[in-house]
Amino acid sequence: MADPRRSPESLLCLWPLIAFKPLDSLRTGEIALNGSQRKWAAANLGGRVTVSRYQPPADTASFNLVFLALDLTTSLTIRKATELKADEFGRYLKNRYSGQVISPGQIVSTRFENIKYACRVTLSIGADHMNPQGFLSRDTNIAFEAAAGRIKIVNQDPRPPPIIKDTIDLKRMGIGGLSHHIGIRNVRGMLLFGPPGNGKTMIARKVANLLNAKVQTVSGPSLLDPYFGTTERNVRELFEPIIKDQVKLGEKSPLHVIIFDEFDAIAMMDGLTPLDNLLVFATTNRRDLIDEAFLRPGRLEIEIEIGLPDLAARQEILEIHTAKLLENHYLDGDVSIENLAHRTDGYSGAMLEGVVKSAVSAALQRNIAPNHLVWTGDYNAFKVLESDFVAAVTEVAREHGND
Ligand SMILES: Nc1ncnc2c1ncn2[C@@H]1O[C@H](COP(=O)(O)OP(=O)(O)OP(=O)(O)O)[C@@H](O)[C@H]1O
Repeated sequence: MADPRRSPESLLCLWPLIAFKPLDSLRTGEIALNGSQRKWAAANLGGRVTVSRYQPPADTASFNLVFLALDLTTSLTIRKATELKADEFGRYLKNRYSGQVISPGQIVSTRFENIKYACRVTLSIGADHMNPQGFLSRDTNIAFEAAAGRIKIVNQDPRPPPIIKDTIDLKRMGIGGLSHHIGIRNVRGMLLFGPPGNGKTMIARKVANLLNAKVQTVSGPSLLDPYFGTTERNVRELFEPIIKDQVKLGEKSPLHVIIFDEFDAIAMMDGLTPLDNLLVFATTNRRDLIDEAFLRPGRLEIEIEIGLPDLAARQEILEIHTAKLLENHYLDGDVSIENLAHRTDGYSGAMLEGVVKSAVSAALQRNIAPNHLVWTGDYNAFKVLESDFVAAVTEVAREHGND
């Protein structure tokens, strides 16, 4: 089939796995895929694909997902805010899709109470497998997020995934299998590394939010202080409330997350206290500067590389950052996100966001009278043009010194 999907959020290389059933209207050798499936599989209508049968692990129980986070969007025709009962929708999804393999980054299109939802898998945690792909099961804890403002999610289970509540269990975070190999039970820390602007911090924040954790984001260099002793004090102060919670509340302590940005700046520092109620994310562009001592069990035992987005990931990132423009009909009909994704080879996620911002700013400039800071345009006619995007692509490259 097409290339394995790899997006910053899917974290691992995964083949698109799709469930099929026989259909009378199809001839031998034909398969039918809906729009989301074609996108996921990078396949075209009428195109040729190679399929092979997927064999799940024999121990199916260990292949069940314990947690699944879905980002929801609805079709753009819905004008009013829609209330979605998370408990009922969760039950419906389990009834319909139990036993199907779900993968990170996958989009499942489904209709519920007459509304078509696109459910994008942002986080999936398997029971006992290295791979975050797994079966949706009756016991999978599903959390919903709504990217578009028109879906109001109610009856959402406010509890964090049970997995994390009683200490952080590596296995249950979808990074299973490792416990046997390196003899650890709990994940205390993860190192996210890769070139700047590809979402390392964003992923850490998102995971922390999904876990209902108390989050502190600290930049490594800000902890360093030229005066002797103060760095240690800064670190102590960071850990103090977490230690207090652990001592006072034990297993009932809320989960704390510390995100250390630019961790390489403090990679020589000691004092990363492993605590049962703490998950540490460390991000760095310089993996080579991280002392191996930090990568021992109990510290940053999981390493994940977040690289530059490929074509499909660039398209997805551009779609995310232009979603509001599209929703408000501010994108000119000629704008092709696909074309932009092709033009932006080598751009980071942050650069792609910059392209969208720069294109909007150029379109706004057109509507402001020269020498007057006065809006002269018509909001209803306001459009960001393909030419704005094309100019923005060059401008962002110039800003980053790689034109
Ligand atoms: N995969 C992505 N999807 C959507 N937006 C993205 C993605 N990657 C980056 N961005 C955008 O770029 C911004 C910057 O990303 P972020 O700061 O998380 O990157 P980083 O890898 O931590 O970079 P740095 O190493 O410079 O700190 C994000 O807030 C987001 O708006």
